Amino acid sequence: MELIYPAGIIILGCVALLLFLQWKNLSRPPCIRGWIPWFGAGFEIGKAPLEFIEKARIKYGPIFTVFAVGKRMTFVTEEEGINVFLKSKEVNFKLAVQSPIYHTASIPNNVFFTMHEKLHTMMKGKLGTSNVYRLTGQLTEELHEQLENLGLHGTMDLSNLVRHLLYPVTVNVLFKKGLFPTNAKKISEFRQHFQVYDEGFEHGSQMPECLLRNWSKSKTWLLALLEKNMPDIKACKSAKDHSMTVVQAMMNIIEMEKNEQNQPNYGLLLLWAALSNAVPVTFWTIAFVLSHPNIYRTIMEDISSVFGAAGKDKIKVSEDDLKKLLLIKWCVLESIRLRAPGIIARKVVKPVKILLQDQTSFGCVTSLKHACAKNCLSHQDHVLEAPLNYTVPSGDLLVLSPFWLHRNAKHFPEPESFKPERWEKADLEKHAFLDYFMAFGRGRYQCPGRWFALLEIQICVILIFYYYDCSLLDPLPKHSPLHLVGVQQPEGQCRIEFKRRK
Ligand code: HEM
Repeated sequence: MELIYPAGIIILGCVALLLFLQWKNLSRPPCIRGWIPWFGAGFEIGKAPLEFIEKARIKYGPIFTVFAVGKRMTFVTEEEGINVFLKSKEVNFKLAVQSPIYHTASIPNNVFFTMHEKLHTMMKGKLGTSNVYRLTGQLTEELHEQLENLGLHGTMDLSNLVRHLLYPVTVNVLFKKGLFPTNAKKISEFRQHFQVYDEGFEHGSQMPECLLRNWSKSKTWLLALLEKNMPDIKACKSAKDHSMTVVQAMMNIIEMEKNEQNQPNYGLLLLWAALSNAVPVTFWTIAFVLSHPNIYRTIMEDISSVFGAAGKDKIKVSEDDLKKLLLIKWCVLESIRLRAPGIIARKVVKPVKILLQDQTSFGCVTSLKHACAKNCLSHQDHVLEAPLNYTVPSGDLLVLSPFWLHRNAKHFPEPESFKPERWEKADLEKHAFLDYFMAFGRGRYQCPGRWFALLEIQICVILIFYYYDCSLLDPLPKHSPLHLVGVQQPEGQCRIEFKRRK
């Protein structure tokens, strides 16, 4: 009898503990964890990450957790979760990006945390809407220089054509005029190393460098190049008004904080941020326009009405001209919408509750309907039977996919179609995008380079179409399914033929 009594208490205690753990787990979003310890769903997600996310949403509902390579990522896909992502004080941008930044640019955590606010504020100011248009003249000049090298007639892979133009233009405008090499061998070396670094960035942000030999070599090469050129970058201020480029201002701040040894690392980070998205977006804009002959025709009419007969003169593009060429801006934004980054992330620092109201629908809004657990055959929505009240634990990464959000027909009707006219509803005069457009992130830490990117891409597209009669020699490629970080890359090549207009 004396033995049975304490044993009963222990059993009751265990049951209570089990019930508590089960209750705790019930309030957590469903979790996909695979069967390999630590690696979790790493293999499944690695094969085609974008598709994996959408299939999981259809199967598990609007909030779900994926456990992979030792990390828990909780995806939010509907308003309630998105609001928490954008507004909650319990989710943190810096804690989410600090580890990828350490892996890709070797910036120590303490340096990153001291420098981040100051550098972000400086960039927001220098590249914000009231200052960025000062760069219009220089961007046009630099693009002219690169276009002159193209000759009268040619055929090229469109991605390579865009790289040929934007690598030197971006480096010379953001870092220092004349910094980009002009010698063919050095250009080819730079392009090769930057491409390896860019293509491996996603893996590099998560895996130990020793497992990525080629990527590590290219990273070291780029860091050495930036280190060698640092005195030159810092010395040269604009002869005209002693103004500093963004990178010069950045290096000044880093020096004031006595972190000079990390200047090349920040140079590398900015180089990647400035090129990795702008190059594919320019590719997609040109490719989408050329595969929509009506849009191409209207754009050419607009260009002629602003600058006169296309191809005749060396033109200067002004802020006023850009306002008149609204369709080109819409095409750039529509291309960004369709090829938006796979994910953006925040770290949960205190558990956050997400309440999904009943009757919230989640459905097969995409071409992945075959993945639906309820075997639905149409694009009808499913309806949740009861309200869902989830708690996302601290330590999780809260993840939002701009790519899939932009494919939700509730927010973007006919989401898969290239429809630049949908941007008519955006108040671009007031620098506002469409609701639920998240390609640049949103909130306090959205992309500080977004106005520069839009300006550079618009001018690039205007000048290419003004000087050259263009056509695609290959069908519009699909986007690669492999990218979660940054905008989507084309799969395979797509050649363009260009003839100088007379
Ligand atoms: C179409 C082109 C671009 C796209 C789609 C894009 C997108 C993004 C996104 C999604 C983020 C993260 C925002 C978040 O998590 O909320 C970001 C951050 C950032 N972007 Fe961009 N970006 C583009 C071009 C540029 C350019 C041209 C520059 C530089 C001139 C730039 C500099 C940065 C920097 C420095 C950050 C990090 C901000 C921070 O740490 O506070 N981006 N960008």
